[in-house]
Amino acid sequence: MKIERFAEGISLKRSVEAGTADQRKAVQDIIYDVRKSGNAALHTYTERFDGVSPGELLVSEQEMEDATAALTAEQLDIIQEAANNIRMFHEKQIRNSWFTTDDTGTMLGQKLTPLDAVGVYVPGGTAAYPSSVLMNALPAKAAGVERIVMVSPPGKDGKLSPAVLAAAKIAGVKEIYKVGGAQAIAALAYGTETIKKVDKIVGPGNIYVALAKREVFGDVAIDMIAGPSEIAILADETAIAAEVTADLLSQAEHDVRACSVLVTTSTSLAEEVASEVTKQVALLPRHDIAAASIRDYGRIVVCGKMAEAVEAINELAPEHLEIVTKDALEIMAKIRHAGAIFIGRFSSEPVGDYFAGPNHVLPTNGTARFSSPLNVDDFQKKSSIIMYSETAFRKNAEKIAAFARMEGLEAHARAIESRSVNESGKGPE
Ligand SMILES: NC(=O)c1ccc[n+]([C@@H]2O[C@H](COP(=O)([O-])OP(=O)(O)OC[C@H]3O[C@@H](n4cnc5c(N)ncnc54)[C@H](O)[C@@H]3O)[C@@H](O)[C@H]2O)c1
Ligand SMILES: N[C@H](CO)Cc1c[nH]c[nH+]1
Repeated sequence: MKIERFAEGISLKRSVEAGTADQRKAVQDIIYDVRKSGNAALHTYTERFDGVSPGELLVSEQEMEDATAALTAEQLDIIQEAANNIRMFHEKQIRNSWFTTDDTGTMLGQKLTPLDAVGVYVPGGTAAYPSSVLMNALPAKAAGVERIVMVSPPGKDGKLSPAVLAAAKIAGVKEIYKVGGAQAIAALAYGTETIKKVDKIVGPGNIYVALAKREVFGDVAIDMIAGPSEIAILADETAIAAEVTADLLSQAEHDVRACSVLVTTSTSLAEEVASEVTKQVALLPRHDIAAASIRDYGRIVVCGKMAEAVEAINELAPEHLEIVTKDALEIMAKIRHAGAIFIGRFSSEPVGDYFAGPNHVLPTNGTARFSSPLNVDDFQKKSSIIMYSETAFRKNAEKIAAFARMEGLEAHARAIESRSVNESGKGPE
């Protein structure tokens, strides 16, 4: 990994652009085909990209049972314990409808309603993600969503991984289809003969999934663009190079387009991490992916002062940020843009990927500037409630009608005055 010095004007912005023109075109074509040909297109693209024919798209009850039976009791317990932590964290986020009244008897408020149908994307191209099943489905359950539809690409055996299906069972997801990529997003957005369309699509995925979500946005809601994973580590001389390196590689192994960045005030840490990366990456089973990610998107940036390091992180707006420094809490207070912030040596990023409870579906590619982690609010919508009392109405009718006339909207004014005329004789002229 190359070591750079922080300097005025250095750009730390993520260098992976939001898809190439070719990728965007490929995704548009896939979506068009699925809208036109439904299930047939899902089969064609699954054969092309996943190299397998899934047969029935819907996962059967037998497949669910076989999946649970394929895991050890210990594995099932781990998924269950993670699910408990994730459920607890998200249940704290549940909001209720609220109403307020004043002394005229007017009532105002917000009525919260869970979405009727939500599609959750669980990635599955190069790895299986039972943790993403829990992270997507449990907040939807907490919000009260009735229909949760899960999609994920089948493996080479034409099936979903047992751990993914076991996690779905633990999370209470029953409608699951073996289809992934842009074709799955199109099916969720527009429906096919087998898959009924949903109202919102959530969940992470690779660049094709992220581009497809962006493409269908407007016809359905989406949560955010949660694309290839990212980690930034803000460290000083107190950090241990081997640990920092391992954490950088934990995200690099996700995807050749994943991004790992060390921002440090310590030149010696930077040098140690640079040589440690070379050693550790060679020993990883997913060496090819991690090495390509580090080569193309890995960076080590040395800053003269902690204030510069904080500035660099805020510019990067990373999906994950680890702070491994003295006075880490004080530094955390200065961070404005990051999807999830892991504080201290024992908050290694995978603690959050699997177990702690906060959601691992997080904004990437700088979108942490304006997006939040997936949460219960993503699965509820609000209706405003307005119940004006007669007293409040009569007190304000003239002002409301006058406001309408400022906009030149006479019918609005007359709607108000149609009530006033009966009681007070102040109707339209
Ligand atoms: N941000 C988050 O919260 C988060 C969480 C977990 C995983 N991730 C990311 O999810 C991604 C998982 O990626 P993955 O590839 O393993 O699984 P995936 O399920 O996202 O993508 C696999 C699908 O991509 C499609 N595809 C592959 N090559 C294609 C091509 N040339 N043209 C069109 N479509 C193509 C195929 O349909 C395939 O089924 C990684 O980028 C990982 O970093 C992000
Ligand atoms: N790091 C991913 C979010 O970018 C989430 C994940 C799932 N499994 C392992 N990691």
